[in-house]
Amino acid sequence: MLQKKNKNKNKMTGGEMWTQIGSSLAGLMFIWAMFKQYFPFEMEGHLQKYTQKLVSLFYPYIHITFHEFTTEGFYERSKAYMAIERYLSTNSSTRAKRLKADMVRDSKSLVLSMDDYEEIIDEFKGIKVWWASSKNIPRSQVISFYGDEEKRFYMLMFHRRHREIVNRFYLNHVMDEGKAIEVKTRKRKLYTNNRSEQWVGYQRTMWSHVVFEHPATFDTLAMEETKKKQIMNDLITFTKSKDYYKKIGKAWKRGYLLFGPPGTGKSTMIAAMANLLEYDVYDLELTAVKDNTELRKLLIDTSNKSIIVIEDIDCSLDLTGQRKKKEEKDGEGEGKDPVSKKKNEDDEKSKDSSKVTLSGLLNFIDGLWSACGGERIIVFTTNYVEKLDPALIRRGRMDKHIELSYCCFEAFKVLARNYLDLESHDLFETIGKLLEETKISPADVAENLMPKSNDEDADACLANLIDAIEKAKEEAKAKAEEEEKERAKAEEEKKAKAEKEEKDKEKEHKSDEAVEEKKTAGEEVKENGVKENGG
Ligand SMILES: Nc1ncnc2c1ncn2[C@@H]1O[C@H](COP(=O)(O)OP(=O)(O)OP(=O)(O)O)[C@@H](O)[C@H]1O
Ligand SMILES: [Mg+2]
Repeated sequence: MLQKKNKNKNKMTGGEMWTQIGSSLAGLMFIWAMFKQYFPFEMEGHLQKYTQKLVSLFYPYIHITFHEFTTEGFYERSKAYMAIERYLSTNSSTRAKRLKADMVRDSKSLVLSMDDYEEIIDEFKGIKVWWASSKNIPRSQVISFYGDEEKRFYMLMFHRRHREIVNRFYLNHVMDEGKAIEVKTRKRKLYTNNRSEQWVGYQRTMWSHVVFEHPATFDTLAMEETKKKQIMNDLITFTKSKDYYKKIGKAWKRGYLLFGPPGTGKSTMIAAMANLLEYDVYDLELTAVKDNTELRKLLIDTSNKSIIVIEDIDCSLDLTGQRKKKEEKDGEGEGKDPVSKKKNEDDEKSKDSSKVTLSGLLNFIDGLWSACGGERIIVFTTNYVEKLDPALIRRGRMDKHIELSYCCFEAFKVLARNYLDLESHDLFETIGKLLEETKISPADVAENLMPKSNDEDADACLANLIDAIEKAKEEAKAKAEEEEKERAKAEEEKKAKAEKEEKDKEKEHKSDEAVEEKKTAGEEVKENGVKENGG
């Protein structure tokens, strides 16, 4: 617990007195830091050396400094500094009197943090520590390439008898809390894989990203309530099971297979999952991955607390190429919308360059490398679950199989609430009955529920929906009849063919018999002739 420094000097115990002295000395040190820039350099060197020697004689406090920028390598903000900043900002914003507000990159809102030369006391497991923010002001007037040359730092001060607790527990606590706050307040990202490595600033990356702003949530997702609750519980249990996964010796990841016809909410569910867990999303385009090595690199480049998505797994992998060719020959997939068709064509073009194999993908999901990092969810989506290799979707790889199906009455009610703010209506019963008899996707239902002009009220939208379901019912009926006809025709053709074959066989058999008979008769005549001649 943090609190602003208490300046009550009455009734001091020995410990408190030391605390007070320590705090005052710390204050002096900061004042020193502020003013030393005005001393000539040589004089400062001497002064500092002697004062530090003197102070360390009877000064029981330890200082740790956390600089804003790391000195080694690249000009990058230190992760520790940022974690402390978040930790102190959240804990101090209600207590510290002087705060500064900043728009930090990738953050959802303004970040408030302690202003320079501000001091705060934190308590942890019954011990007190002091945090202070400060900065070194440069003496030279050289204009830096990086702009602001003031070097900010946080200083942590604590009594040396607490060294153990601070080193072993407190610092980890600050880092974990700080990172957790960052995850909560940051803007989440939607990544996609590049065809080749790219450099962003000084960093090599195989993923490029945009801010993830999909509004879908489990509240707006249309599906049976019990199923929805079960999935949400599964996800939340997963996020809280770090120790459990460790105990059972399993990598902390979970695979979900979402399958079902187009427009039933597979992609929407992924967005809802990401929003529920506040995870980033990595949308992996397998056809753009050169080979298994690159696939592994991509995996290593993903962060924790993320969902890795491979959409339409049945048509995005080279190893299903054979199946795909067969599928095309069969004329399947022609019903797919133009967008998917275009995607298929693109996939076809890029297939030559992608050498990802089934075993590569299996290792990606469940191999040794998949255990690096943790808290990852892998989601596959497909319209044709039966086409997937059983090894790919076995439990352990795809732990939970979720079927998203056509719109049921319960799902419709969610959509009616979302789109029309309706909890009930006279037409609901009719719609319920129609939905029992007809297969219509939630996407189609949603489209009909959306008002197309200002004049369209809920009644009109529901009437539109009824028309659409009836139309779909008619179409399905006509299609079924057509299919039945085709089936009957095919059956008849098969039968006719079989009969013809039977007849042909019979004919052949008869002609064979005739030949045989002729042959036998000929031989008999010959034999008789010989006998007659010989006799
Ligand atoms: N279960 C659902 N709940 C809420 N909205 C849905 C649902 N299913 C579909 N929709 C609506 O329909 C649109 C298409 O849904 P979505 O993209 O999630 O389907 P999909 O199952 O991923 O389809 P595909 O197999 O073609 O990729 C979404 O924008 C969403 O508005
Ligand atoms: Mg989809």
